[in-house]
Amino acid sequence: EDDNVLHIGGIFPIGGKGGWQGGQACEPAVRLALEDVNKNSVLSGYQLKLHWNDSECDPGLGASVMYDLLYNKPQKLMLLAGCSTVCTTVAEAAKMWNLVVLCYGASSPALSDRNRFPTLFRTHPSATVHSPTRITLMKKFGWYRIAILQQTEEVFISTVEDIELRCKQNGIEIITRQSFVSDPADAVKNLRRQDARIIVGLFYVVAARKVLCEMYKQQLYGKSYVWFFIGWYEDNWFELNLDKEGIECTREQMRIAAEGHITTEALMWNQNINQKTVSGMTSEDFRQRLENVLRSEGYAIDRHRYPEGYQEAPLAYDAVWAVALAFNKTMSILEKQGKSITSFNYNNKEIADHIYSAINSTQFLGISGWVAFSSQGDRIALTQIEQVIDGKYVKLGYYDTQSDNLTWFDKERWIGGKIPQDRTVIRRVL
Ligand SMILES: CC1(C)CO[C@@H](CC(=O)O)CN1
Repeated sequence: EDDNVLHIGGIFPIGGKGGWQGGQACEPAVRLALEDVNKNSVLSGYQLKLHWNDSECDPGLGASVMYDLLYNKPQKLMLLAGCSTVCTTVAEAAKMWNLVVLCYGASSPALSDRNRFPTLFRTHPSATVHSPTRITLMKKFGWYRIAILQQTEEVFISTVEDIELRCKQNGIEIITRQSFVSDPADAVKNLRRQDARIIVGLFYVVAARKVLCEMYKQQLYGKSYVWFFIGWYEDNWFELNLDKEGIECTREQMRIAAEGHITTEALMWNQNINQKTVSGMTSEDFRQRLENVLRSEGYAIDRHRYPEGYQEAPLAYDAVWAVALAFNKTMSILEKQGKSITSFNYNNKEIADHIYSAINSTQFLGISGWVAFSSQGDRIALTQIEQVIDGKYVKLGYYDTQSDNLTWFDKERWIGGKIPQDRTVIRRVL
């Protein structure tokens, strides 16, 4: 067995239909990172080698890929994984092999649980990273009476629980919480009945198109309403697939309903595009290299045919750097004790603990921005706020949860020319 190689396992969602096939761009990004880490000999004399397979974002298949990786030589030192469902399964089992699991594509808030997932870290922020941003905006514009409309999916259910907790802490009243499985008509009707004006919407993009058309039909849009949508849908999502998905509104009606809505999303690409990161590349350098690799694999990038996971590719690239920097730290600590990381085995909790604490304290400037982990292994990330103005997304600002700092560009526009109110205001005629 070649003894100057450190082996890691990888589980990527490539094929299949359900969930997120983000491995399509994230596996190539990991390949670039391995190239860079080994070229820069970050592991001083050792090479990092990846053994991986496709989970199709299916937890069962992900589990069998994990067992194949663990029951076949060479022994792996940690696991990379994507998709919330696969990370849940892999991270819950991995502790039995004393393996750290680093998830580059898992947004579920349920994963922030050190009891269930004692060795899990993620470079992908939890969906709860939007919550403090939404609360900050509500307080900025004086909205203390809000409503929630959500799809009944696990990730949105746990996100709503986080929003409820933070609203309570900030004196913001949630007047109603409506949910739907696939048809939002009744839920939207209930919003109107409760005179909801400020609404946080949590659903996947297909459901979002149904909600938007329902908003148009029931006239829950325009100058008296503010909708918060999730910001990681594709840019012109509200004009796409209308026939294919049986949306009964025209593009023009969808555009009218969408005008003015606000989105929040976690930043996954370092915004300072001239800033050199730990690899020596800027995020634009990385974009060029990744797009070249994707072109060579047949994606028509120049015709905007991107693979899934393109947005999250920096998270996968940075995950490999986090592993390499943590292994480097672990190796120097072990050497001082006359030990070697290569003597790690699945029963060796001592070395596993060294790897865990090394990752836990790893911080660096990556392609996705500053990489650091919370005590629950969550990615600490900035969020970006946008608003649809004249049918196009305009950047309104950024929010840093850690420092509670809102960078605001004063670009927001209100259809009625003034900030919408969170309730009907009865003017007392004296
Ligand atoms: C922003 C998004 C699309 C959220 O889901 C992640 C996948 C998952 O959580 O399973 C990938 N990134």
